[in-house]
Amino acid sequence: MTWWDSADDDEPERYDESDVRVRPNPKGNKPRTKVRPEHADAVTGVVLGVDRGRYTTLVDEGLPTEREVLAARARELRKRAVVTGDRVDLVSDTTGDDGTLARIVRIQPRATLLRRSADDTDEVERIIVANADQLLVVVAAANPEPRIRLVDRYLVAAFDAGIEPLLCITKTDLADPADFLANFAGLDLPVFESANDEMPLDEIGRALVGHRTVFVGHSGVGKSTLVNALVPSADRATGVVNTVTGRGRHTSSSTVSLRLDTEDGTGWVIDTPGVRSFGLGHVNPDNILGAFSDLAVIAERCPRGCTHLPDAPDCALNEALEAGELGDSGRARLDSLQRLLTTFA
Ligand SMILES: Nc1nc2c(ncn2[C@@H]2O[C@H](COP(=O)(O)OP(=O)(O)OP(=O)(O)O)[C@@H](O)[C@H]2O)c(=O)[nH]1
Ligand SMILES: [Zn+2]
Repeated sequence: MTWWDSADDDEPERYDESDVRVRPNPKGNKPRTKVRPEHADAVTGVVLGVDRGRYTTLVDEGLPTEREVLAARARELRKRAVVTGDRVDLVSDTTGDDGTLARIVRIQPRATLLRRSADDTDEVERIIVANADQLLVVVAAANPEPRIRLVDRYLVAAFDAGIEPLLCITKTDLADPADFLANFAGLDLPVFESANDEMPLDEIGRALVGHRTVFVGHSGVGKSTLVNALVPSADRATGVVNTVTGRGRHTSSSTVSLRLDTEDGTGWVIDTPGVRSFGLGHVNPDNILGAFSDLAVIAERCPRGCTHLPDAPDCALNEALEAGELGDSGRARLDSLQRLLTTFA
């Protein structure tokens, strides 16, 4: 299934990475890295953003020699997607001086990747962000109304990619989020509540330090407002369309990395304005179960190929629940797991 089809987006998809395509790799997610010893003098940079075939990379992060280096993709990488968050090897002019252009000759192995993949029959897979380790899902308590299934889909994408999800519920000045949040009580999901004049910026900031966190959320939930408050230099387009010019909204639609500086250290906010969904076409159920480590241990006793759904015969999880072995939160946790397992089934 493709989950953006079933999501009730009323706007066309907006992407800046339309040229980002890779061939499906039958060996799994990790693309092979071609060893080219002739580029032994290459320097490593992290891709901060992509704009029309030009990659802004950061070299020597945190060092006195830190610099942004603009680069293009070497011909031999033409078929390989280079995306925000990629660690790449750069050659030729890597000074970062005005008017210079470096060449990306290698993509280093990725720790994680978020894909906007299509369904199983689709040959095209779009990678959106590489090497993120957290996904902050932004959802509004009202206006727009929060939807459980939508958050579930983000959670599944995160768990499948091995990325820790976080949840920020905005606009709590408009509605009490308690009922909505109760649906996620069975998860180890850090939750931040944010209201117009009470944004928990310190608390969120602490959770972001030392991490690369992708921000996702559907239009209007207040994601840009949050990003701007966290990273005042970000200048992400927010709010209401200027009725005269039609501008003032969606002025930037490409994925960008923003450095968050706090007293406790730095972190990276990766904002994905045009990306409101991730493909669930290739989700591995074991990755979802693995995010529930307490339940995964019990599920080792399940029959081979067990779906762990409520009607699964001899499922050790359902049996443990009935025997009262899952503790007070067991019902909610198993419900959450089963709900997520049906999200992409
Ligand atoms: N009442 C209330 N309004 C908020 C809050 N946060 C953001 N808003 C408003 O919600 C509207 C949408 O906020 P944005 O930050 O532009 O939302 P977005 O998620 O970035 O949306 P797109 O730009 O469409 O991707 C703006 O008018 C904000 O002022 C909040 O906590 N409470
Ligand atoms: Zn089972």
